[in-house]
Order: sequence, then C-alpha cells, then structure tokens
Amino acid sequence: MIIIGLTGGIASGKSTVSNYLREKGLTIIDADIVAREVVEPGQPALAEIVTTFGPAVLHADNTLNRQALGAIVFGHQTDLDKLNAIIQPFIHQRIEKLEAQYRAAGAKVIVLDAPVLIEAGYRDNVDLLVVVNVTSELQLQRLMQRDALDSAAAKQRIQSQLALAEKVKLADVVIDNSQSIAATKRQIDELLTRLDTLA
Ligand SMILES: CC(C)(COP(=O)(O)OP(=O)(O)OC[C@H]1O[C@@H](n2cnc3c(N)ncnc32)[C@H](O)[C@@H]1O)[C@@H](O)C(=O)NCCC(=O)NCCS
Ligand SMILES: Nc1ncnc2c1ncn2[C@@H]1O[C@H](COP(=O)(O)OP(=O)(O)OP(=O)(O)O)[C@@H](O)[C@H]1O
Repeated sequence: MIIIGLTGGIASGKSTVSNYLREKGLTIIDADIVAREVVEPGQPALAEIVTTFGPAVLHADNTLNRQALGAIVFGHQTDLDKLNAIIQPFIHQRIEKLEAQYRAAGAKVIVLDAPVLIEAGYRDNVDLLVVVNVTSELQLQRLMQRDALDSAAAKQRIQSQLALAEKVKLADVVIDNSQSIAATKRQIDELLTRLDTLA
C-alpha cells in the first residue's frame, strides 16, 4: 500500500485538493477529523487538556471549546507545544489504526491529509509527500476570508506552523494552488496519471 502524505500551510488548499482526490475515488484519512475524534467527551486527551488549560476550555455540555483553546495556543508557542505533546500521540495512534484497517481491506493507495504532517514528525511514515503551495499574500487573504479572522489573528495561525517555503523544500511533488481551482485540478490529474504509471 502506498501512503501519500498531503500537507501544506493553513488555508493553502489541502481540503480543496483532498476533496478532488476523494471525488477521483482515492481513500483519504483526514487528520483534522481524527484530531476532533480524539477530544470527544470521555476521551483521555480531553481530560488531559482540561487538567493543563483549565475548565474554561470546555463548553457547558463538556465538549471542547475549540475557539477558547485556539485563542490560548495560537500565538503562544509554549502552550501550543503543551497541547501538541498531549494530543499528537493520540492522533498518531488513531491514524496508524486507520492505516492498518485500510491495509487489511486491500487498499492500494491512501492519502493522509494532515496540516502539520511534517511538524508532527510524520514525514518518514509516508511514501510520497505532496505539498500544496500558495503565495504568502494569497494564503493570508484566503485564511482571513474563510475564517473571518483579522490580519493579526490570521498571521498568528500561519506562524504557528513551519513556513510553507520550508515544507516545499521537503516535498516530492508540489501543487501550486495560487491560480484557479481548475488549474490546481489539472496538476492533480497529472499526479494521478504518474501514480497510475508507477502502479
Ligand atoms: C487548537 C484547536 C482546538 C483549534 O480548533 P479550530 O476548530 O479553531 O481549528 P481547526 O482544528 O479546524 O484547525 C484549523 C487549522 O489550524 C492549523 N492547526 C491546527 N492544529 C495545529 C497545530 N497543532 N499546530 C499548527 N497549526 C495547527 C491547521 O492548519 C488546521 O487546518 C485545534 O486546532 C487543535 O486541537 N489542534 C491540535 C491538534 C492538531 O495538531 N491538529 C492538526 C491535525 S494533525
Ligand atoms: N485556487 C483557489 N482559488 C481561490 N480560492 C481558493 C483556491 N483554493 C482554495 N481556495 C479557498 O481558500 C480557502 C482555503 O482552502 P482550503 O480550506 O482548501 O485550505 P486548507 O489547506 O485545507 O486549510 P486548513 O489547513 O485550514 O485546513 C478556502 O476558503 C477555499 O475555498
């Protein structure tokens, strides 16, 4: 089974790319979804988060208040490091379990869509690293627009990650998402043709 790692910067277009790959029939593991599952009420990661950051990171119904936790960790590296140390092992464990399930089911190719794939030390677990790239101006503009953030908050989130230019250096394949979505899809089609040839 070939594992394709799909990463990029925040708002660089990973979801846009992975949605198209899903449309084309590929199996996707979405790390953002996994990251939500491991903090559901009753999960050990949530209990550790509350012990570390206090009960203000919970809603009244005991679900995680993501906005409150995001306001603490984005822009405060020490707190982000603490959150990563708690949550990343649970995310890894769940991803490995999903990979094993897909392998057992006979999948030939799976895509791991993870925004902090490289930062989380997952580079060596994937066979091909695809990085979705965009100019810094467009990244900031698209992030502000999508998440209704002001420029300072958007920049804090961008700076919480390894610079996109550094990720590009580690990539096997770079998809440039600075033009139209149609142009991006054409690059993905080319990638799929190359994968077909490899398989
Ligand atoms: C801090 C949290 C609660 C904020 O939740 P919120 O719903 O506001 O944002 P969401 O989870 O949709 O993330 C939005 C984007 O922020 C970026 N981001 C998320 N986590 C991180 C992180 N640990 N480091 C750097 N950037 C991150 C990603 O680009 C992501 O796509 C949440 O991001 C979280 O639990 N993060 C830690 C888990 C993690 O590392 N997730 C990434 C998937 S491996
Ligand atoms: N080529 C494009 N042209 C115009 N807008 C785009 C293009 N690609 C993506 N977008 C828009 O930019 C925003 C960010 O894209 P997307 O959500 O796919 O990024 P992401 O990398 O998955 O982000 P995150 O790391 O936060 O999960 C979205 O609002 C999306 O609709």
